[in-house]
Amino acid sequence: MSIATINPATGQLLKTYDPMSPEQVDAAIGRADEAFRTLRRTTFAERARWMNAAADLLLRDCDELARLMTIEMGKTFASARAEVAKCAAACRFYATHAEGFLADEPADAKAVGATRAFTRYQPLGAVLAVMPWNFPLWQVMRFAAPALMAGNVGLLKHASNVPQSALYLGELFARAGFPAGAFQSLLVGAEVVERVLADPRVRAATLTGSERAGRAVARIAGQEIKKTVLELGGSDPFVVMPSADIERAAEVATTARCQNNGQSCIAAKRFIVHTDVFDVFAEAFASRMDALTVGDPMDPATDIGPLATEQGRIDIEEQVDDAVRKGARVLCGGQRPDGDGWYYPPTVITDLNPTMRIWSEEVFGPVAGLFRVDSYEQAIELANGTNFGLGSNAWTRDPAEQERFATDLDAGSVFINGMTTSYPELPFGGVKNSGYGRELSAYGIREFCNTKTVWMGEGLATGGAGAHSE
Ligand SMILES: O=CCCC(=O)O
Repeated sequence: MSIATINPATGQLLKTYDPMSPEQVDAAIGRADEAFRTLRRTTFAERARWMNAAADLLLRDCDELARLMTIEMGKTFASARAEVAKCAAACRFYATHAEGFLADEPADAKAVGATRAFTRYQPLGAVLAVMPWNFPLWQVMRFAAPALMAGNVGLLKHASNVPQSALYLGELFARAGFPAGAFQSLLVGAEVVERVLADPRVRAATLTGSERAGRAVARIAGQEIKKTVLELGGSDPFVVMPSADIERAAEVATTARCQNNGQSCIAAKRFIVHTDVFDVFAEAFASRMDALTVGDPMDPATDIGPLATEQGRIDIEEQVDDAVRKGARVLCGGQRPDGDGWYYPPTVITDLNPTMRIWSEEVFGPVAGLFRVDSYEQAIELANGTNFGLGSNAWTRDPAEQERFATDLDAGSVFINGMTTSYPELPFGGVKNSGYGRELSAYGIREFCNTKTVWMGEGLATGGAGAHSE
């Protein structure tokens, strides 16, 4: 795909970019390496000041930036503004907490025959971030804020359909005061990733994206013996049990499936409902989905804008058509509208079986698969019967059942009676083919650190374990 902004609401090509030359990429890696030498010697207080300045800039640029995201990938302007605010909050979170998360951790010195022993977290260097278009700012920020606060530097290979968002991010941190080169955007195609990752000045990689892209990056990184964090797809279950507040569950189900025009890795995608409440939930859910307003993402009255790419709409259309051909029943939606733009209506589809693609594939659009089960055991079997394991959701007012779901759902997160969401305060990531490693919280900032063991014997200088600058 060429590097270009195409407005998904109209299909109109707005701007194209030439990819960077190999020499330009090499120079960018050189600048990153140089910036790392400076940044790793700065104090947490200096980095925190710059990170807070980045948050201020984001909020100052909020409307312009939100408009850019809407034009590049079709999310509603309101949700784009919320994304900017979430990014600013993440910057402030790591500005406040990085030093504590990375403080030296004293160990039992006596037990290991030392006079002093502790763990010290130190930055690794330049990290390549391969990021997707669905949250053009947030996906990048949840890597960049902890990475820079730890003293690492970043090279961003963003999705080819959000180049203007990428360019904004490539300038943000230098504008905020970080050393030039500490965070740069590489406008390149996917074929350049291998060369960047093979460069000895690049120490690790993080990728959010498809399973296919994750496998490719993990393969190269494995060859190069470089650390990776992978956050790949999801087909999150949303289980509704008889004791649940059905109205509330149906309301959250609608938001959970349709957030970001249905294009979120942690969107609820498979709605697994106990037979005792199936009909009442199905009715409440389908009527809410049907009532959503699809249209111009800049219009405040719009709930759902277009899908980000033409291919994205073709993909979900094919998944729905395949299921219908094999006997599935559409409760609402299911047909693309006429006219410009890559719109697809909120759709609920049931009577599914394992021969249908929708049964096992991730559906990256506002299409909900509805499944009927007879028991808790069946619900768990179906919920876990996927290669994915990112988020999960269960609705029940039975405390014993809540505990069981928390243990039995095979996923990186379990949300009971509330919507699966990412928070800077909580670790985020998956199991199985949804990836490995964690972003956010203390776990996220430590992923790209050398967890160094320090053992000291005789001749100990005075002073204990504590804060350090890298
Ligand atoms: O697409 C996955 C990320 C979703 C989120 O962090 O809210």
